[in-house]
Amino acid sequence: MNPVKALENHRQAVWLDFLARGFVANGDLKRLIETDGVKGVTSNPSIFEKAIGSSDEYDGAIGQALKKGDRSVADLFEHLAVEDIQHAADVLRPVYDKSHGGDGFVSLEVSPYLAMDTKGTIAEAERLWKDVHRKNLMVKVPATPEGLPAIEYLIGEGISINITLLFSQQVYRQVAEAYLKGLEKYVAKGGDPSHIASVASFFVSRIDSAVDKQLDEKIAKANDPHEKERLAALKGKVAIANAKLAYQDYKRLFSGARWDKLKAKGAKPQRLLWASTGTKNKDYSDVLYVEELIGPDTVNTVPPATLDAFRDHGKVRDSLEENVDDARHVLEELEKSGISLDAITEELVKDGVKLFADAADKLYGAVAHKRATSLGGGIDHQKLALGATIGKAVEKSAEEWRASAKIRRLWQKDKSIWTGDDENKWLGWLTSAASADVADYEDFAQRVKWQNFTDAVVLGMGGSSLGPEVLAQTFPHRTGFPRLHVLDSTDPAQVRAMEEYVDISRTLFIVSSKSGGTTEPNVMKDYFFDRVAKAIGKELAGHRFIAVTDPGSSLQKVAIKQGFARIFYGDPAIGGRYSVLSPFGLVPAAAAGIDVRSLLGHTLAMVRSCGADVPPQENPGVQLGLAMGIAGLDGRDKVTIFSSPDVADFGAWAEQLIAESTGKDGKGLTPIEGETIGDAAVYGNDRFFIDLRTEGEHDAAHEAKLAALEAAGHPVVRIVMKSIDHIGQEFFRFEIATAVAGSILGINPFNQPDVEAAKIKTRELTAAFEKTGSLPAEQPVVSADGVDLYTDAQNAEDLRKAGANGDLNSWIKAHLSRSGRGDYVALLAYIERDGDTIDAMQAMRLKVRDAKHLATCAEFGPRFLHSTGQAYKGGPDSGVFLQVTTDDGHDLAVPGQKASFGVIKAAQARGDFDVLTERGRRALRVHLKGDLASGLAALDAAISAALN
Ligand SMILES: O=C(CO)[C@@H](O)[C@H](O)[C@H](O)[C@H](O)COP(=O)(O)O
Ligand SMILES: O=C[C@H](O)COP(=O)(O)O
Repeated sequence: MNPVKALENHRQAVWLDFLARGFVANGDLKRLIETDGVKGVTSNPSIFEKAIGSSDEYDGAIGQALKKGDRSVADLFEHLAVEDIQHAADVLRPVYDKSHGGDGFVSLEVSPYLAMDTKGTIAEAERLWKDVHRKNLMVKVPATPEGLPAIEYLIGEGISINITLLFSQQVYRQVAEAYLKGLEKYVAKGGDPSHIASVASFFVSRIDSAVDKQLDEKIAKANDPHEKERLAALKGKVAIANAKLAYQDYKRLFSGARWDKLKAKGAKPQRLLWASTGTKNKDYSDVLYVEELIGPDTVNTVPPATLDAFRDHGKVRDSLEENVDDARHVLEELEKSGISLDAITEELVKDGVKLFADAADKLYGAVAHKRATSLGGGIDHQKLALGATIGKAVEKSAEEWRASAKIRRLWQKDKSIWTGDDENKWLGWLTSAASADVADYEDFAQRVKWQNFTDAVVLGMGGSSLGPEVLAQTFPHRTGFPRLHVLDSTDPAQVRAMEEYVDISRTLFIVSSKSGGTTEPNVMKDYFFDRVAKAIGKELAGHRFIAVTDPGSSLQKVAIKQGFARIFYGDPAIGGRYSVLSPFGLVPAAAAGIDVRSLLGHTLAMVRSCGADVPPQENPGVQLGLAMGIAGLDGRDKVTIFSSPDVADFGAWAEQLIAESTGKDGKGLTPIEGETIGDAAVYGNDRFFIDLRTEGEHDAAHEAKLAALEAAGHPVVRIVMKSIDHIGQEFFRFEIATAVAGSILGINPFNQPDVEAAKIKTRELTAAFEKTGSLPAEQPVVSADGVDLYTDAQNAEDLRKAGANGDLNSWIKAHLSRSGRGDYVALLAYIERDGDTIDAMQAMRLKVRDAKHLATCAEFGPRFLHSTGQAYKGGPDSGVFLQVTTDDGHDLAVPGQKASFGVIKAAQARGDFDVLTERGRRALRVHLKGDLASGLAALDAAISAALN
């Protein structure tokens, strides 16, 4: 007789420790049921990893599933697993029916990530039970301390449970107790226990592997030949002895008055199931863990190779209750040898959880890869060319992130990923896209449309303006909707230019401020409210304003008082620079008629790609973040962003995110935005390049230059977006990347201490103005033709030593001569930002870059104060700052206060400069008197002269 089939005569059920789609589909499982009398199937994360991860058997099913709509990697896996389990359960159903529910089960394990989480295990087990929807399912729950209460609870709910990762007799007794208690609860509720089944999966071969290892070490150390022999005699014996004694416990636990009561109600005993029964040591028989554990009312789940071996040469006898005293003796002898089985089994549980988690990581990684392949252009493409050193370090770090579950912990808001400060309170952006109220945005968009506005102007700074600016500049104007603009300046000329550009009586103003207390949006609002009131009447003016702010802010109060048309509330768990996928970005988007549903739909594909269930190796956001962080630590801390014409403004948003998040505590990454691409020779070894473009914008000349940078050994990341409609994917990718880079750098990526410092200084200066009618006097270090130069005593002394004397050229030359390898030169101009001034600044920065091979920044104040300003003051001390201020020929009054726009801007520039110099930064201020264009030309000439 077939030895496998013969086990039936000994009342042992053979289950198969294997599952794969094709194996069930092509009838192999059915054949084993018929020929070998196989009565069940077990699965675990390793089994699914082999089935799904290491074959293309599931690719079609993945494609089919995704055709119905994208889903997360965990969902996708679960969908496949549930289908497989259902198919196997259906094939085994006749066995289940014939044995009246005694056999014919298929097991599906809860995620190993939940092994230490009772609530999570319960929720997942209940979900799987419902989704698989088969009576002959067993949900597998590990015998960890957190698993035990879940087991009791789930049994009490009438769910059949297979308890896995069980190694010790003591834990086995607890497992049986949990089962009994669960049954008692179920019966007490009036449930019929006859349909509940359970097995306790007692692991065998792994015990021998662990014990034998320790025995070998002791044998090697022992001098006495008898001792060597005694120890050697224990090898390959302990696992079986342990299992045999557990069986004795089983007999005791499932007999007697307590059990009889349950039995009378129809309860079935929880059978012991021998798991891990494939032989690991080639010196042992390949059927050892089957032959020695045959006994009534037990199960042995065997891998296919062991099944084949046993069919071929297995010997069947009632072995389980043979020599039980010898088994006790084996364990006593082991104890005497100083090897603790308790310690080993405890370790094996931890190890088992880890091994299954490792397998799940591998499996999820494979599913993530298949999902990405199947979605194709649905997810923007990212290619990292990092060079050998950084590339290897990123690989190593990714593995460390995987092994310590950091991406899952990040999504679980575990602040220990960063500095352990208050990072957990700032992670609302992870879920803001998924939880957006799309219908409300659509309704709002319709209302805006009906009002026939010509323009919509966002009044806000930094996190409240840069996202909307990207949307305004990336998406074309939608017919029927207002044109979207952003005003983020206190420069009088710039404010006036916006006023002149729009039709005040047909413009919607979106006042955006998370805190509600930021100076700029408040004075801009006061200014335009006054103008609108003058144009259409005070009572109606509020109808042209909406506010986006966090609940309870001062802006909320003002908006209510002034009768704003609507207030949208932000999430206080999202910092400004991470807020674009929340009302701060989505309200302006909706107002401009951008399809918010589609924007978020595309975004969510990237959210899923960067999910907690996507291991670092396959997770695009984590990959980018690790690369940025590691390159930064390696001295390549100038993150240089090239954005193609269609997404040209993206860099301005990304630079705030990167600079403000990472630049602090003397550490961080300095984003370099807006530099046109140059030849490899103009760059130092402090660069890290990110190139972003849409698929349709292939530019051969640009690509050739990028390739040259890569060939010269610079790390280059290329991101190709399917189209501008995918911009939300990039917002989210960069957010995750920045959070990850922050972890690598060891900073809190969600605060901005030095921005606050400059804001305080500015407030002090404007308060002084309100009191006295003038800003505190200041003395230039030099007044030359058309310019005044200012700096603090230390900088002045250093600059004089470096050759600065009575004219502009000498000061500029001295100042630039203080910059060296690894430094960056930043032009910080508090002037109107328009095409001409941008060009003038660009010309100057590129001269510096090309001559000195240094990274350069060209920023406009006060805009950059809410962006890169944080890194300039708080980041690495590698900046050389040239502040540019100017006389505001035509100042503009702010209604209701003494300080005009020009005064506020001057106070902001001084506040900024004071903090820079207080921090010991290399800073010089050039104040241009008279005509701005001539002043900029003079500065340009001075820079050229200095560089020659
Ligand atoms: O727990 C059950 C069955 O309930 C099994 O599927 C169990 O996971 C497997 O037997 C083991 O993981 C296999 O272990 P090993 O052969 O890799 O040591
Ligand atoms: O990036 C943030 C800016 O400092 C603006 O802050 P706010 O939105 O609170 O006005």
